[in-house]
Amino acid sequence: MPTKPDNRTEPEAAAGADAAGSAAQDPGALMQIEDLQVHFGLRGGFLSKLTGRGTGAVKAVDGINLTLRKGEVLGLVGESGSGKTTLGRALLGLNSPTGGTIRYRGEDIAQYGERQLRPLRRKLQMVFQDPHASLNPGMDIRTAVGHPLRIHNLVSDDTECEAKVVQALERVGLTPPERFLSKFPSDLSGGQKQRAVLARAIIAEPELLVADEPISMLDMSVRAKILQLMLDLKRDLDLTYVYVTHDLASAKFFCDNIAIMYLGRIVEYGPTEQVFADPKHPYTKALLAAIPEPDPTLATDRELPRGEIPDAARPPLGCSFHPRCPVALPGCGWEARDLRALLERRWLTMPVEEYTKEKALFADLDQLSAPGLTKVVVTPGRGTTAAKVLEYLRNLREEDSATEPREPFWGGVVTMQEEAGGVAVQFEESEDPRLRVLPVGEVRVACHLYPAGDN
Ligand SMILES: Nc1ncnc2c1ncn2[C@@H]1O[C@H](COP(=O)(O)OP(=O)(O)OP(=O)(O)O)[C@@H](O)[C@H]1O
Repeated sequence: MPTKPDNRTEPEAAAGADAAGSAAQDPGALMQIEDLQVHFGLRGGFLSKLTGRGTGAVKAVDGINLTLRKGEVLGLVGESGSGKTTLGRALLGLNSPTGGTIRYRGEDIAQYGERQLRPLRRKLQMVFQDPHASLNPGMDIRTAVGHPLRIHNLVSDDTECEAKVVQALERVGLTPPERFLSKFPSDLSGGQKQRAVLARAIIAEPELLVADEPISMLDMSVRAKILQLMLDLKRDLDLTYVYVTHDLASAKFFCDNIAIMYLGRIVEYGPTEQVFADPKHPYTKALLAAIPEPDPTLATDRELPRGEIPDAARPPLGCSFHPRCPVALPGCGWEARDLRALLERRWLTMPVEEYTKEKALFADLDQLSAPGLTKVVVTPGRGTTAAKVLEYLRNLREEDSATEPREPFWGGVVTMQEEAGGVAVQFEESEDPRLRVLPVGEVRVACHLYPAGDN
């Protein structure tokens, strides 16, 4: 039977030096996250309800286990839509988890309401991507940077507030600070604005800072300086960072540990150096291969994941990455939707007449569209027979094994035979890969290529 999505660490992994997924209290941990889920309900309109699309839930974060150590810089890396921002926001109580726990200072804050979160907010800060949007254009820097001190009642008067603002501006390199106090955001460059945002983020002496693409909207010339400033602040103020990015190059420079995310799950986790030196998960390999290669002869297209990141409301069966994975195994979660995708990929490259002829063999491709179908009976199109459809599919398999020997789809097809007037296609049963500790090194990977006890 296909199993429900399950991204928990192997129990045997959790028993050891566990950076991702132990329920035990870890004295070096700032936060321990267990089986965290953030699902967004989809209401959908009349039409979407009728078709079954657009209803259900987007599993933006789907069973994450993570331990964030004091003083660590953890990178959350992945393509757009992988759930990085949602996870980062959930850690700060800005997105409400639908399941799981977030243990901070001995308390599970996952289900805290606004009133319970308020006293924690000063300790848990966020830096957003767009410094222009983060600062109120009508508020001078003195007021903007001092704002957290006032809302958390951390100062007794204006003089004390201004002294702290001056100190924070100095720390972030907006010097001499007096020159910036009465300026408005529009008077500052992008880099200066992000420095002001950082001053505001650190002024209330936080412990954790979630920085969501903090440099991506800045000029190239200032990006490295802002990251260096953040590292200096971390060292001086004893901060812990979660760095959300799709930019692997900056993550390599900035992060101690890295969590590669795909469709709401962590597929690989480990010390940045180890992940970069020897990526394990095919998705991590693909991401690293996609970093522009100075020598074009070394770039290989086949390693890049084909297609788009799937819809998080209807994730693929088994390993979510399997439809894009060049080395997927028969048990990775093949299903009827993959047959449809294979046919459509083929037809896209064909002359119209051939495409029309082939498509007419199938009565209704929508019967291949429901998630999780490990057996489907394909109905022949009008005027054709099950025998012809079966012959077509068998030829396709042969053709692919000759021309596309690395196409993993057919490995997941167990049988194709005539049944009930159609062609029954049966797929291999699958399991969700769990995040496993590898025997060598500290990397954890959720991939069937690395079964337990095998490296
Ligand atoms: N408030 C929301 N309501 C419904 N769906 C949401 C909401 N916020 C995020 N999502 C969905 O959750 C999934 C994860 O989104 P998220 O922004 O966390 O990903 P991301 O990896 O940070 O992407 P990006 O780099 O584009 O910000 C996406 O499918 C997104 O459309």
